[in-house]
Amino acid sequence: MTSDVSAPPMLLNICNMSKSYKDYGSELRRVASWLLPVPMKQETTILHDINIQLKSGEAVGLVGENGAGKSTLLKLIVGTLKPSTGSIQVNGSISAILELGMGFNNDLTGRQNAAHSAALMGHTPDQIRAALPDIEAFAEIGDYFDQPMRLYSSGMQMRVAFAVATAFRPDLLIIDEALSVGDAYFQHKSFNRIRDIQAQGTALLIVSHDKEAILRLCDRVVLLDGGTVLQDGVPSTVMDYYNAVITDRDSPVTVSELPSGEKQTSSGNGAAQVTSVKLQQLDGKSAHTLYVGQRAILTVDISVFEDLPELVVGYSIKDRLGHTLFGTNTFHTKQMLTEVKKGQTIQACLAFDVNLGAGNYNLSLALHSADTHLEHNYHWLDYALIFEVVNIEHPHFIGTNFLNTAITQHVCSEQINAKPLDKEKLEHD
Ligand SMILES: Nc1ncnc2c1ncn2[C@@H]1O[C@H](COP(=O)(O)OP(=O)(O)OP(=O)(O)O)[C@@H](O)[C@H]1O
Repeated sequence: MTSDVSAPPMLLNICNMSKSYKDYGSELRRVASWLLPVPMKQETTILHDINIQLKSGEAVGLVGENGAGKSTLLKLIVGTLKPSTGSIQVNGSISAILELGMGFNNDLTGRQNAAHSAALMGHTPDQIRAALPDIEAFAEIGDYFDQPMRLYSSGMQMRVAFAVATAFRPDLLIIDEALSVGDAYFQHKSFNRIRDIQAQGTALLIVSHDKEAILRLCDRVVLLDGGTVLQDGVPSTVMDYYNAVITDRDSPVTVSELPSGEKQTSSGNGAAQVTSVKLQQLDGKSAHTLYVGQRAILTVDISVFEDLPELVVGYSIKDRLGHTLFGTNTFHTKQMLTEVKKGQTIQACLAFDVNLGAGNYNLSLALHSADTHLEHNYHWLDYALIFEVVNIEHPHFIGTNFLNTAITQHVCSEQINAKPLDKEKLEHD
């Protein structure tokens, strides 16, 4: 038997772990249960048989609906809660930004709390003294840093929590819903700091309801649902699955592998279904390659299987990493169909300008009522089409958006004679 001795141990290894809470009905009965055989009223299992591994340097997103068990799982990993069964092994240092205010003493100043938190993480007084100026500078809360924390706004508390948690580079940085707290300036700054720490080799475990942040930061996403791991895999695929399961719970969700290797997620109650989809150029030629700036027509054939008071048709375009670049539907364009009858077929033609950068894209289609698919999802189809965009006639540009740019410039010999810009020349033809 051989074993790979060169393989480093997993940074985080969660094995068959479950967490239950016992309810004794009252605090008195709970305390009494330590000494006497007091029967409990009920036991609720919050997390069931969880198996998750994380390698050094890996960035994993943890997503799921409210109450799925995400925060509980993070508390178990950092050790503030103990598993009921199974094990959690961490082979490295952890720094965590959990619930707002958790671990801070409101009577201590920001500086004192920062020093206290750093000491709890195991840093020496010298290390803490050396780090405090950076923590103060990063938090940017001015004189408040030396005021008691009870005077802080929630955003200020988050700034200090974030500054402390990221002042010393840990092996694993855990962040629970902290990415969208605070003002836009601090969000941007903290996002950049996470990226810096990640680039230095720190692994990330992030809980966030911000899909774009998850897609930008994570190599893998774990979807928790009712305390179990429903999916663990490629971010764009898991996020498509999540999008499908947040709707009507009774509707089936299927995932099939396309010849290109992509995973196509399809969901919905089947009251209406997409039966075919075609992408064409204006001259009617079917196209899987489109040119930057060109007008394209998407034709969607729909069969209706039940009488529907409302039918909305939507589409969205995503890049290969799953970032949504554009999406709209006939609710927003005020073209929602009403009183659609069982047995009818509908053809929807959506024309759009391919104002995208060169690259590969995929298209999702949606049939539902109202403005989103959350209430009545008839059919949602990811990867309904994959297409390529090439640039043959516009100057080279970078990015996924094509902004048709006109530039005029004047070289002025003397600054005082500088002419105003010729607005007419700048206008789009
Ligand atoms: N101390 C406790 N005793 C009993 N049940 C608890 C306790 N703490 C949490 N729960 C329950 O565990 C479940 C999971 O909660 P948790 O906060 O982990 O979910 P979450 O996925 O983080 O949700 P959210 O997105 O709303 O933060 C919830 O149903 C919650 O009510």
